[in-house]
This record gives sequence, C-alpha cells and structure tokens, in this order.
Amino acid sequence: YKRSHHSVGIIGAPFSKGQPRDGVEKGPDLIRAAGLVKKLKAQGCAVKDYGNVTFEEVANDEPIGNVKRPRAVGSANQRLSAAVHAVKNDGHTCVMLGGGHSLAIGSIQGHAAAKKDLSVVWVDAHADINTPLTSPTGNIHGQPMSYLIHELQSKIPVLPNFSWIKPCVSAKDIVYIGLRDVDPEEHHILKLLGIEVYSMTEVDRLGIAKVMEETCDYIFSKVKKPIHLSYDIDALDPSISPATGTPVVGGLTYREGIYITEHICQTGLLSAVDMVEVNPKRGRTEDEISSTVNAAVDLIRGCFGKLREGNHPADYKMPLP
Ligand SMILES: N[C@H]1CN[C@H](C(=O)O)[C@@H]1CCC[B-](O)(O)O
Ligand SMILES: [Mn+2]
Ligand SMILES: [Mn+2]
Repeated sequence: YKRSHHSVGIIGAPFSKGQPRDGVEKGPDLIRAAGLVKKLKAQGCAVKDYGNVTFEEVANDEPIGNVKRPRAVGSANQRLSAAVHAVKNDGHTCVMLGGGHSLAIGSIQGHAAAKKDLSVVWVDAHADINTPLTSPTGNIHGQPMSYLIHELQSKIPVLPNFSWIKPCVSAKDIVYIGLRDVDPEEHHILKLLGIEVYSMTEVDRLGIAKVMEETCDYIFSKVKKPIHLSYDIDALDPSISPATGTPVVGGLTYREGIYITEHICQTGLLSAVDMVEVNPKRGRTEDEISSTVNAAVDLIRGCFGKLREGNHPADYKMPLP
C-alpha cells in the first residue's frame, strides 16, 4: 500500500465565456457542494481551498474574425494563471475547477510558470486544438491547446488580452485520451505535429490499462516532467456525465475514467489537474446533474489516492477489547 501525502490547493474558476452555454460557471460551487474538500480530507489529503477567481466584466467584446469573446477569455485566463502559479508556489498540487475548457490556457500557463517543463495528459472527447483560424465555431474552449504549443505559434494571430501568453508545451510532451469528435482541421494538426493520441478506438483495442501503461511509458521515455492532467468531464460517456456542453456518445465508462486518475496518481508526478465543463443547465434531471457532479468529484479523489480496493490510514490501529 503506497503511502504518500497529498497536499491539494483548490481554485474555482466560474467562467463560461469560452463557449456559448450558460451554466458551466456553476461548476466550481456544485463540485464543492458535493463534498470535495471533506472527502479529500477524509482520504488523508491536506487541502486548502483558495476560493473562486473573480473575473472582470468586459464590455463590447466583439468577435475577432470568428473568435468569440477574446477579451474576456484572455483576461480571465491571465487572472487564473496568476492564481495557479501562486498555488504551485505554495507547494500544492493544484486542482482547477471549471468552468469551460478555455480555462486550460491560464491553468497550464500558470503551472508552467512555476514548474517549467510539463507533460500534458488531455482527457477529452475533443482535442481542443483548433487555432483561431481553423475553429469551426470560434468558441475558444475548442482552441486552448493551440495557444500553448510551441510548434503552432506561427499559426496564431494576435488577439487582444492574449499577448501575456507564452507558449510552454512541446507537442512531444502531450498525450490525448478519449478522443471521438475531432474536427478535420484538428486531425491535420495532430498528425502534422505527431502528437500521441489514444482515441476511443485505441481504448477499445488496447483496453484502458494498456493505454495508461503506454501513456506513461511515452511521457516518461525522456526526462520525467510534472504532469498536468486536463480532464474534460465530456470524456466520460454521456450515460455517466450528461450535464455538459458538448456530450458525445461512445465515451469512457465510469471505471475507465477512474482508472486513468488512479494510474496517474501512482506515478507520483501529478502536479496540476483541471476538472472542466460540468454544466448543470445541460442536465435534464437532478439525477443527471448529480451523476455528472459526483463523477467529477470521484475522478478528483482518484487523482489523490482513493483506491477502489479501499484505503486505510498508515497509522491505523485496530481497537482492542
Ligand atoms: N465539437 C468540438 C470539436 N471542435 C468544436 C469547436 O472547436 O468548437 C467543439 C469543441 C469542444 C470543446 B470542449 O472539448 O472543451 O468541450
Ligand atoms: Mn470536450
Ligand atoms: Mn475540452
């Protein structure tokens, strides 16, 4: 039984403007209300909740090209980046509760500011790697990776409130798991950059255990880097997590989703995790909302040592008669 002490810093990022559906800003407080802090403490973690980042209102945030809400998204991510950097400087593993996936821009940027070279494991039905010029919708939650990857910077136009972003991830340090709805332009980018992808086809073909074994072999084949796990709740099958903005059938089972976090945890290299795209307004019933929120909580608990075999404190002593 591997004993390791987890120190967790939680940041709420109630932000929805990287995508068109209201409600995703409710994610952080819903996940807290489901008992995340108490449950992490109960499994032996030290937990500090840094509260929610406050985001400035941006008026007249007209699209640039087809890119929607660029000024609000750039400003929000600059604030989030500073908050994540501070949590890392305090020595915690950072948990960023979204909010939409555009927030990965600030989360990864702030993480890289503190830890330099990162490996990124992106668990998602989608690649979120459109550039502002390839995006079919202009929604920035489909683009966050493009602003972060060194090899794509020649393809990124200047955007207001985006000039603070410094590309910080190399294509070779990225692994995708769960892809099943990738735009043609994104597919071209993934192939062009030779990015490691375990789509749902590979999950079916190899099984999740082999996917995780190969993922870790791949990211550790060179020097071991701190892991940034960016988990979009829509990676899970909509039968488990329907309350999300862009659900896609044929997703990860609850068990596969948890296996991913258990496996990442045992590497001992998890340094930051995003849990994004929980949107209560996309749940048709309370049960759909609670199933989605509880899955998010359980995935985070798996990141910090919760095992399905059970756990017990290292210093546990059986009661004596
Ligand atoms: N249908 C996908 C694929 N590409 C689209 C886009 O770029 O707007 C959608 C993005 C989902 C973002 B999400 O993964 O953060 O939910
Ligand atoms: Mn997604
Ligand atoms: Mn996403």
